[in-house]
Amino acid sequence: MLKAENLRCVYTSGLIKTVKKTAVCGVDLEICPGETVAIVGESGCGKSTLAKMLVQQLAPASGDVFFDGMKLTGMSWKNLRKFMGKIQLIPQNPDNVVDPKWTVERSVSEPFVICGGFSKEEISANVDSLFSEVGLSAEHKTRYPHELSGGELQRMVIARALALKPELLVCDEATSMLDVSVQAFIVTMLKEIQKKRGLGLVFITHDLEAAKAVSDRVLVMYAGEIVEEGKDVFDRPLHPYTRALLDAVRYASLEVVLPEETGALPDGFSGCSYYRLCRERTDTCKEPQKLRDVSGKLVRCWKPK
Ligand SMILES: Nc1ncnc2c1ncn2[C@@H]1O[C@H](COP(=O)(O)OP(=O)(O)OP(=O)(O)O)[C@@H](O)[C@H]1O
Repeated sequence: MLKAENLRCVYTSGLIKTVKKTAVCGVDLEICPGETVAIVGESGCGKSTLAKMLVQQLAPASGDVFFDGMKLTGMSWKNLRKFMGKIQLIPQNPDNVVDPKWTVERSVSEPFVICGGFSKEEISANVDSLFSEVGLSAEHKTRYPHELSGGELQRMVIARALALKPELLVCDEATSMLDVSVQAFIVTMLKEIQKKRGLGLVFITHDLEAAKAVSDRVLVMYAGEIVEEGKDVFDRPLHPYTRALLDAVRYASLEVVLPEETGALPDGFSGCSYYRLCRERTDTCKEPQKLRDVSGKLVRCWKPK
């Protein structure tokens, strides 16, 4: 359904002295209909940047995104609009997608209005149906975003995202701002909606337990690259970074290793992105590492354990 090839994003910041930051580097990805793919990795590794490129909110520096075989990257806005209802982003912060001056009903109606071709009665019936799907009641309709709880607000965002019958939802830390019980409720609700509608789901999270519980496949990102990908990544981690990430959660043991302690990387270093922090590094790790198939999993390490 959704396919990304060799995606790369480079941010440029600074006015006088510009600084370039490669946030995502050479990511290949494929999501099948009805599949849930979790993307995990530490803060700043490029998960949100990847999500934005998948939903066409951000143009990649290079690489392409395809939906049902159609290349979305480089497509004119007029043509792209036809696909935009099919891929929806649920962001971490609902405030980024809701207008504080609009009632909940108006916000959820908006996609139908923009899309056009719906009568007032049809929009009203569709909104009612979406409200019941996400567990909001009629009393929420006339409220404003600030009159909703965090969980209700996120349900409103999900209702809006479901309006135009998407085939893929990209959830970028969609529950991380909520308390634990509400997180569980929203995740369960998303899984039920996914099952009912046959949606593909990209689930970006810091919560490894949630990733394991909901996903069919997990992608581990580090420094803009996918370093490991597979079905049983958490039970049988092969990449040193995946093991460090799991240990950090299990034993709260993420060691703080200062870059100066590990030695600076030589200019133009093109070896393993985890080289500086990896306790198992050897000289071979200074060479570029490709994703390799190791007993059904993909690992970006020449000596996976
Ligand atoms: N607009 C921007 N301009 C410059 N650099 C950016 C910009 N947006 C993100 N970055 C940088 O790109 C890198 C990846 O950021 P991104 O938000 O994708 O990470 P993330 O894995 O989603 O992090 P988190 O889990 O904390 O949300 C970070 O180093 C970040 O500082």
